[in-house]
Amino acid sequence: MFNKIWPPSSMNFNFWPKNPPSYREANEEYAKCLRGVVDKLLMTLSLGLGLEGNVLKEAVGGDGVEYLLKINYYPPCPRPDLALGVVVHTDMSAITVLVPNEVPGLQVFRDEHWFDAKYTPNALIIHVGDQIEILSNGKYKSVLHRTTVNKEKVRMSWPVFCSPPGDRIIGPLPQLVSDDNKTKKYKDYQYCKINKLPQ
Ligand SMILES: O=C(O)CCC(=O)C(=O)O
Ligand SMILES: [Fe+2]
Repeated sequence: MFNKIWPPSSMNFNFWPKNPPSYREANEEYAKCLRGVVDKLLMTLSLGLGLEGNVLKEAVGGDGVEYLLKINYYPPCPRPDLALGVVVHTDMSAITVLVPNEVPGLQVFRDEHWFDAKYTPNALIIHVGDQIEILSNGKYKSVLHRTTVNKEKVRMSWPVFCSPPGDRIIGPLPQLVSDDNKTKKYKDYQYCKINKLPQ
């Protein structure tokens, strides 16, 4: 059992600034649309494992899936060759849905190389996160990524991390494994990841 470090008890997730009003409205609308997108993604990923379409959604908590919006702001950097915006990592979520502005910067690692994620107007960037890698028993890999910074331009991105509720126990789907497996509450996984402890 781990001490609870996240979220801090002072943090109220129900707080949402009143101003600017259009920002709140846009986010509420976006959140509604996002649910449909995430449901479809989870269904497609389930089918890709040869399972019923609802399996992954149920495994990550059904309608209890939590959506956390983060706003990244990367100011111009005089020495982009010496700095990163976000260090190399995988997302601990199940799935991340990200909208960037038009300034490139996201890079993904594959076959021993870093690739620039091309900016495509109106496209969503989807990351498979750690929880889908675990549930799929490694059939889907959580994507290793990082961001670079730009000498002249501000880069921004709006990732939404879609994660199981903290008390949800996550392990390889029983349909995919024959023996007893390592399972863990999502909040304990978060604790280990944030504190760089072995899982
Ligand atoms: O800014 C980006 O494109 C990616 C940000 C990111 O990886 C993160 O916030 O976890
Ligand atoms: Fe990330």
